[in-house]
Amino acid sequence: MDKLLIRGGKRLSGDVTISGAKNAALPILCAALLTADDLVLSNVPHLQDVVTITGLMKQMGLRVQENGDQMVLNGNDITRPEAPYELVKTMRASILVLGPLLARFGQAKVSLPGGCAIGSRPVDQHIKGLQAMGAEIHIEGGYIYAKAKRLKGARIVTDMITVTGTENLLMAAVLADGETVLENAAREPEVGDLANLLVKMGAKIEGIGTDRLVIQGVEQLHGASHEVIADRIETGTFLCAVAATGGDVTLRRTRAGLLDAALDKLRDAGAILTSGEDWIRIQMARRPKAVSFRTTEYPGFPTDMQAQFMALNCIADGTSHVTETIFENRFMHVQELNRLGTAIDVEGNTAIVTGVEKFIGAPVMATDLRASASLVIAGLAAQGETVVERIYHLDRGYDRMEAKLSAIGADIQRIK
Ligand SMILES: CC(=O)N[C@H]1[C@@H](OP(=O)(O)OP(=O)(O)OC[C@H]2O[C@@H](n3ccc(=O)[nH]c3=O)[C@H](O)[C@@H]2O)O[C@H](CO)[C@@H](O)[C@@H]1O
Ligand SMILES: C=C(OP(=O)(O)O)C(=O)O
Repeated sequence: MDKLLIRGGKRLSGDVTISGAKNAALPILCAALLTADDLVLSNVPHLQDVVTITGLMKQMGLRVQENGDQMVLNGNDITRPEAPYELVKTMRASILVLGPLLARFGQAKVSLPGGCAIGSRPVDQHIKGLQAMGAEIHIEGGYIYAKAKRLKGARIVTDMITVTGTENLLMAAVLADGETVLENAAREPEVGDLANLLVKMGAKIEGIGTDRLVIQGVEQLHGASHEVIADRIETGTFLCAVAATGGDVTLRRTRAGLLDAALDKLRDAGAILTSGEDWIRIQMARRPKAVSFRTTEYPGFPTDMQAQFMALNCIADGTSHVTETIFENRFMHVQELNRLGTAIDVEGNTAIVTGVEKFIGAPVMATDLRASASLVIAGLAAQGETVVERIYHLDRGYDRMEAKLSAIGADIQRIK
C-alpha cells in the first residue's frame, strides 16, 4: 500500500492549479445516465472516485472516452441498471446512480452504501423522496430495488439538508411527469453545478442556488458540454497547508466566492488573502492564530474542511473550539494528530485544540479522506519525518496532491 513520506518545515511558494471538484464531478458523471446522447465534460479531476464511478457505469453499458481532463460519456447502450455492492462499498457517492437510472429506465437495483468512518450516513431521504414521486421501493439482501413506470412530480421536504439526496432527487425529477418542488434543498455549489448542466441538457429547473428547487419534468434530455467547477475543498486544503507552514502561494483555476466562510477563518488566523476572477493568493508570514468554528451546511463552514483547519489550529497561537454538526464521528484524525505531539481533547461533538509551538513528525494512519489531508498538513508543519499510511483515502479525492505540493517546495514523496 502506498504511503507518503513528508519531511516537514519547508515554506511553500509558487503556483498551484486547482482541479475540478470531486463532489461536482461525481453527480455530473451520473447525469450521463439520463440521456442517449454524448455528454462532453472538461476539468474532470484525476481521482480514484472518478475511476470508481465511471467503472460502475461502464459495467451498466455506458461508453466512456477519456483524454486528459476531458471525458465524453454516452449512455445509449445501457442494458444493466444495477450497481453492485463491490463497487458501491468503496464509494458512497455511487448511490447517485439511483435517481437517474429510475428516471430513464423505470427500474434500478443499487446496493445500499452502508456507513463509513465518519458516520452512519443513511440514505432514507433519497428513498423517501423517490417514493413520494411514485417509485415502488423495497430493500432485500442489502440492495435497493426501485421501479416506476414514469416518476411523477411531487413536493418533497427532506428532514435535513442532504447534498447527494438533493442531487439524486433532482436527477429523478428532471424526467418525471409534472412539477417537482424540492424544499430544504442543499445549496452547495456542486448542487448548482449539476443543476446548470441539467439545464444545458434540456431540463427545466428554477431556484438554482437556493433551498427551493422547482423542476418541470420533460420527456427526454439531450447531450451537452460542461466544465466542472473548481474544487473548493482542494482549494481550502492548499490554503491551510500554506497557512500552517508559512509562505506565498497563488492558487489558479479556482474562485474565492466558493469558500467565503473558510477564507474568513484564514484571515482571522492571520493570512493575507487576495483574489481575482479565477485565482486566490495567500501570504502567511507569522504563526497562525487559533480560530474556532462550527461546521454547517453551505454557505456555512464546510465539514469537509474541519480536519484541515484542526491541523492548522494545532500549531496556532491560542486555544480553539471546533464543533462538528454534520457527521457524528468525524474526529478520527484527532488521535493521529496527537501522535505528532499536538494537544486536542474531544468533548462530545467539540474538539478543544490547544496550539503548540512545534510538533515532531511520526508515523500516522489515514482513516478517511479529509483526515488524510489534515495529517499531510500537520506533517508539512512538523519537524522531521512523518509517514502517512493508507493514503488510498487521499487518492479518492485529491488529484496528484504530492506532485502539486512538491512543485511549491514541500518535501513530500510517495513510497510504493
Ligand atoms: C459526494 C459528496 O458530495 N459528498 C459530500 C456530501 O455527502 P452526503 O451527500 O453523503 O452528505 P449529506 O448532505 O447527505 O449528509 C448530511 C447529513 O444528513 C444525514 N442524512 C443524509 C441523507 C439521508 O438520506 N439521511 C440522513 O440522515 C447524513 O448522515 C449527515 O448527517 O455532503 C457532505 C456534507 O456536506 C460532504 O461531507 C460530502 O463530501
Ligand atoms: C466525505 C467526503 O466524501 P464522500 O461523501 O464521497 O465520502 C468528502 O469529500 O470529504
